Amino acid sequence: DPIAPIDPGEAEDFLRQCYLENPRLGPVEPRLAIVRAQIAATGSYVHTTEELSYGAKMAWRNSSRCIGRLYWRSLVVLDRRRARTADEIFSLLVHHLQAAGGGQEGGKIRPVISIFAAAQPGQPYAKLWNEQLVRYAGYRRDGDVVGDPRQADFTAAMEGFGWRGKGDAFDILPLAVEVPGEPVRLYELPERAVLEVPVTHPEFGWFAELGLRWHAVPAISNMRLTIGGVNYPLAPFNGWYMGSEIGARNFADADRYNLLPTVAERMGLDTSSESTLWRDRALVELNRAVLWSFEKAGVRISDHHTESQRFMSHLRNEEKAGRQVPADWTWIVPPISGGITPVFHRYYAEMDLRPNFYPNEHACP
Ligand code: HEM
Ligand SMILES: N=C(Nc1cccc(CNC[C@@H]2CCCN2)c1)c1cccs1
Repeated sequence: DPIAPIDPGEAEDFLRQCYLENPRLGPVEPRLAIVRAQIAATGSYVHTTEELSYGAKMAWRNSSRCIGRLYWRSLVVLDRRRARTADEIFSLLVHHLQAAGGGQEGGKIRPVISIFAAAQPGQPYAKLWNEQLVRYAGYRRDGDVVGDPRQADFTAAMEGFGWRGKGDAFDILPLAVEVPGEPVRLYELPERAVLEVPVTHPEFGWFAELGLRWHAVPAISNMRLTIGGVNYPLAPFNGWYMGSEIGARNFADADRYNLLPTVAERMGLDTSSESTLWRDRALVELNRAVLWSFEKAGVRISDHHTESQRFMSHLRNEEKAGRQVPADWTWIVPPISGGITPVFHRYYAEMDLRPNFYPNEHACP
């Protein structure tokens, strides 16, 4: 857990590997001596800018559930370890979304991580209660939910703090920033920082009447980055979406926007029997709509075939580099058309390598 003292063995393993992969950093021994002394004196140590940057890239490379790892070297690392106040943290999160290409003129999305202060052993640390920087509210209204059911509890908590949304299906939730010794602060994201795409269909004119939209930048804010025994509990990271995440999960899951029956109905499909495969036909059209709409809006997105092929290239690259790729088949295989992607037809080494990302211990209320 992030408030345990640093494990010197974990620090040494990381530093040896980091300096081995980056000869330009010079010999590791002198650095190891300094770090051992720092840990002995203070119970922790401070990463150099290069160690922080490369450690974050290694954490992405070690993320066994991630299909998008081919470009792990291109991660843009924003060192935000000096930020202390809730206002500073909020404005840097807004800057993150703009740097990621999520601003209004955006669309060219790039992978960015913002790394805030490390957790000091035994000390409380700043945290964000949101699971992603951009999420839609879920309003419980006598039995039903308007918006994202997955956010219903969080939305109720925000309303408990006095937040009021418009009550629509795509209201963007506030950021809830908690710094030690202070009550949680809620912040509305400025529109300039949140790029959204209206979802329509290349052939079905009626699709626009569903009033669907989705935000451009997926930015995970509830995972802890650990590098060489040092924990960074606030280290939001973004990439671009793989279309199936929106089309086959966020819009399709029965406990999310649950749109398959609606789309099938509007398509005039026979929903009286499973064997008409009406779910599958509606699912494909929903996913075509997402990909087509993002591409039409000039917002970077990738389909599950392309991402699968890229992951196969990543496997080849890592093989050449003499490294095994940790991978979790149940997350790597896309939620639509698994068997017609190459990632389906093989086994993977399941390993828990460090540096890495882990779910934050603090379960947000
Ligand atoms: C650049 C484009 C990227 C794409 C297309 C991509 C794609 C994905 C997808 C589809 C998932 C599964 C998500 C789900 O099913 O809910 C995933 C998981 C994950 N990705 Fe990536 N990713 C990208 C970049 C990144 C970056 C930049 C990082 C971190 C620096 C990252 C770290 C992770 C982690 C830690 C998980 C597992 C999350 C969990 O266990 O809950 N990915 N990725
Ligand atoms: N494309 C992305 N998708 C992604 C990556 C990691 C985690 C998540 C969210 N996973 C949790 C959801 C909610 C239930 C099942 N999946 C999405 C990225 C997000 C951040 C960088 S890439």
